[in-house]
Amino acid sequence: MLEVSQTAVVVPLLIWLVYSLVKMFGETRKLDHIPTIGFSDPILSYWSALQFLIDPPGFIRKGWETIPPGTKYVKVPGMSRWTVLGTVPEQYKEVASAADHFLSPSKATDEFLQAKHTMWYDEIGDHLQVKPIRQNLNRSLGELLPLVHEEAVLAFEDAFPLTNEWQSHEFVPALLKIVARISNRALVGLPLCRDAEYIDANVSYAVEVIVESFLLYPLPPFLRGLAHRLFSPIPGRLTRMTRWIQPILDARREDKAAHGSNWEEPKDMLYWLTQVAEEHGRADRDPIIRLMSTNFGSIHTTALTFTHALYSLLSRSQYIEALRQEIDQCVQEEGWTKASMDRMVFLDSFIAESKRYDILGTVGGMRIAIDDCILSGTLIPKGTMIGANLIDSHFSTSAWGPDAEEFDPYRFIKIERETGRRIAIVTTSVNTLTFGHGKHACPGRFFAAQEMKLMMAYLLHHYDMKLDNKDGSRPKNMWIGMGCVPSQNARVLFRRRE
Ligand code: HEM
Repeated sequence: MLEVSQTAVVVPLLIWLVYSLVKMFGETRKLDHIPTIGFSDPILSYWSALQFLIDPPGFIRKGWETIPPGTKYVKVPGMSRWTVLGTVPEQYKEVASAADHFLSPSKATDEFLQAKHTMWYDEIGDHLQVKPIRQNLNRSLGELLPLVHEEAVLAFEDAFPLTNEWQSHEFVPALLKIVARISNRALVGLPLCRDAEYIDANVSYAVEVIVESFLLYPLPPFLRGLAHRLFSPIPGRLTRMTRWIQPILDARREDKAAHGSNWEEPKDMLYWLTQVAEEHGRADRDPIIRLMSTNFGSIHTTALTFTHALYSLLSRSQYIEALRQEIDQCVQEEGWTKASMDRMVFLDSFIAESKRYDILGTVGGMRIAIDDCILSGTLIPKGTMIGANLIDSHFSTSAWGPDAEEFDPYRFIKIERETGRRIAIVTTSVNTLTFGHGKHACPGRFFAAQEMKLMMAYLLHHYDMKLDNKDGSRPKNMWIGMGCVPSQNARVLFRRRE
């Protein structure tokens, strides 16, 4: 007889197997007309899905060589569904510009992150938080920069104290806290952005979302809500967040009532989210969960993108001197200001190249078809997951030239000099998809880019750094599913700049 603990593993596995098989058989029939990368048969497709899981870039690169000429879309296998991808980067234009009621990004996020359960998507799936990011946060970048810089000074000094001797630090865990703290200077302001428990809670919430989505995803939809209610730490996380945020909202209301028209409006995301909630007649829970979702969307994305760039720089240390010259000159002439950051064009080109070269995953810009629709003459049936192949986009020789597989930090400076076309960290196109592309391209990318430039400039201006390994080579990336993250436990050596 099965023990209780065995039952706890075997029963969900059986449910998952039956559910996935039924789903795969149904989907396979509907997508029969779309050529496959790997095996098309629903059972054998699991073998291909496994190969995709073991070596995502290898599977995609090899598969792309087998595509019949003239094909517009192909499907790639997953463990519980197919994903349809355009065969050339340009194909993504029609996906990115499709109306949400045909191809929905929210539905895709909901499926990937189980956002209905983990991020209250029934309440905030309308994405009302995009407006204050575009209209308030992005327009305040100049004013916010000195505050964010002030926070960066303190956060870096706490994490990597300036010493004359080399000190080794595990980089990613320290960086996550730094990014959370300096981002929150703009999201909630002082003093909460310096509360270590609040910072840890935001970093942990993001991990909880990812872990829970992995666990819920394989379950049939009717079991997900139950599993979430029984086991999830996320409702408790919201209760704790409310204890931090509610007193701020209450104090602001009292302050406003006391000072009337002389009241100075706060300049942070929390305040702008509160205004959105008031406009739409929503209770205080609304800005609190939108703030949690903004933190989720900002911290790990920025930290991972920045870590890729730093590892790429430290393993190619020949570029440090040129970057420092640019940074030192800009800081000397303009101080730590937005104008100074904007003048750092080599730094911009370096991070933009790392963003192109060090991809965060094989596929991106995902949408789910809400109804049957036709793209370039191909029927995309209702319920299909569709997106872009980032490898094809970011390493396209027709877009980037014969050296597309090389890391060239001067790439975007050369392109501008030769063609007049400026491609910056924030530029999106079908060949630069880290921030997505089209009407749902990341609205926070201007803030993220400024923050990454500030952090890199600050580190290079104040510290000597090198990778803490035998030969100074780049720590190996980790592939988790279709996502690619830089090494999470690599160590970096820091000392005061000589
Ligand atoms: C390097 C850091 C970041 C990366 C790599 C990143 C990446 C992305 C990507 C790939 C998307 C989806 C685009 C699509 O589906 O077409 C997205 C959407 C979004 N991001 Fe970011 N992001 C970053 C930072 C931020 C920050 C700092 C914020 C907030 C301040 C933010 C807020 C959002 C929001 C609200 C959306 C949804 C947009 C919509 O639905 O229209 N992101 N981001």
